[in-house]
Amino acid sequence: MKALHFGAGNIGRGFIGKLLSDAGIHVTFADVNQQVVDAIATRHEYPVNVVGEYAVTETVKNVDAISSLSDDVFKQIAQVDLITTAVGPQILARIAGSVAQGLVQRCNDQNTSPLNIIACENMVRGTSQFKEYIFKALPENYHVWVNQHVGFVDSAVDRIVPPATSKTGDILEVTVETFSEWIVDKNQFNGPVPAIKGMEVVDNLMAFVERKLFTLNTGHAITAYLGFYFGVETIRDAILNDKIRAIVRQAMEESGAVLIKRYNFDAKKHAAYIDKILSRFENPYLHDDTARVGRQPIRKLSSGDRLIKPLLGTFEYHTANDNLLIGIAAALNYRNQEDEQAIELAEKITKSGVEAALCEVSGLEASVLGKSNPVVSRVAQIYHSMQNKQF
Ligand SMILES: NC(=O)C1=CN([C@@H]2O[C@H](COP(=O)(O)OP(=O)(O)OC[C@H]3O[C@@H](n4cnc5c(N)ncnc54)[C@H](O)[C@@H]3O)[C@@H](O)[C@H]2O)C=CC1
Ligand SMILES: O=P(O)(O)OC[C@H]1O[C@](O)(CO)[C@@H](O)[C@@H]1O
Repeated sequence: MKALHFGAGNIGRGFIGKLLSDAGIHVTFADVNQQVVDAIATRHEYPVNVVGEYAVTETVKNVDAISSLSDDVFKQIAQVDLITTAVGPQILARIAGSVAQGLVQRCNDQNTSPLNIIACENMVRGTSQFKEYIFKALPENYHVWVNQHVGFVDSAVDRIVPPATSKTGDILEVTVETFSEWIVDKNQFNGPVPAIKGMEVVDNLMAFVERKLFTLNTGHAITAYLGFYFGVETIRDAILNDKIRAIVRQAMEESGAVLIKRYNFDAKKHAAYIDKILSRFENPYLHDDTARVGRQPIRKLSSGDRLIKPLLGTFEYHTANDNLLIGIAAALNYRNQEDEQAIELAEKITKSGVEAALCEVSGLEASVLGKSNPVVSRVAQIYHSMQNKQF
């Protein structure tokens, strides 16, 4: 079996590419980073340090790489059995045109063997979104053929892989935690579901996507933003701060109360899931900057993402949300001159005020029944106390 994987970054090399290669699938990476492409194409292998409960360095072998900007991509798409991505949500639209062109070539070559495409991004139904971008770029006379021969499979990906500096200066070396979870939607495959060790197949994907995004990512983001407020550089140091930890735990519990009601999760198992996540944030072998985890705060404050979506759930089920509101205020208080969205958010707040900025980025209503939205006012109050260093 052959796979083409877009994005030879941390998750690409450290998780999805490794897992596919370990399963005996020949993986070709496609990336814009020519240095990384050249290194993989020359060596055909790279080291992965797995650190946590145990530590071991494994070598991923028999891999190849091409530039995602070259025509080689179309040839690959015409031939492979699986296409995966880990490029970041904002890049999917950019690579959709190449994928569409590759599918045109596959159809013209009359390759009718099943192909499946799986976007492995921190998104709710990221592959379905990717499919929309691809279909926009695909000539209409190919739509039926692609729908018939290509599966667009949504997934949830969970493994913490921060950028790590290699002691030997190896640009391909990657350091990952021992935990990993890749869950895919059984009902969306074209042809038989490939048996890949480490790829879990479920028929209720949304429950798993929301469980991961609105627990791990919710807690992670709040840890990052409170870490910034308290002047702490790493996720580990932030989660070891008692005040931050208590807020993060309770925010995950508030989000969890919604998930338990929505998906009928077992409350005890969900509490254990939260405990496990807190211990993963503490991993002493990973150096994970709060700036990486808090990156792009406007995306993270959008209506379907890890902070606002759980809050909307607490409205739906009339459950507590005090700590989620602290997390949202901390996101608004986040400042980073190297993060374009952090700069843009701060500018919005300066220009229109924090309430208006929050409503604009999150879609929350500014007023309810003719009065200021109390939730927005409460977030603004916490935000101002943070700005005055009095939180
Ligand atoms: N790092 C992590 O712990 C986790 C990340 N994710 C998600 O995985 C995705 C990737 O994240 P990371 O691996 O951390 O990012 P990364 O920045 O390490 O890797 C992204 C890769 O995509 C490449 N890329 C950018 N534009 C491209 C293009 N047009 N064509 C081909 N390649 C292109 C970059 O050169 C880079 O190698 C994101 O959606 C992230 O939310 C999900 C779970 C864990
Ligand atoms: O990659 P994003 O969506 O910016 O968010 C960072 C998040 O992704 C992860 O890297 C992996 O889930 C988490 O560590 C973190 O919560």
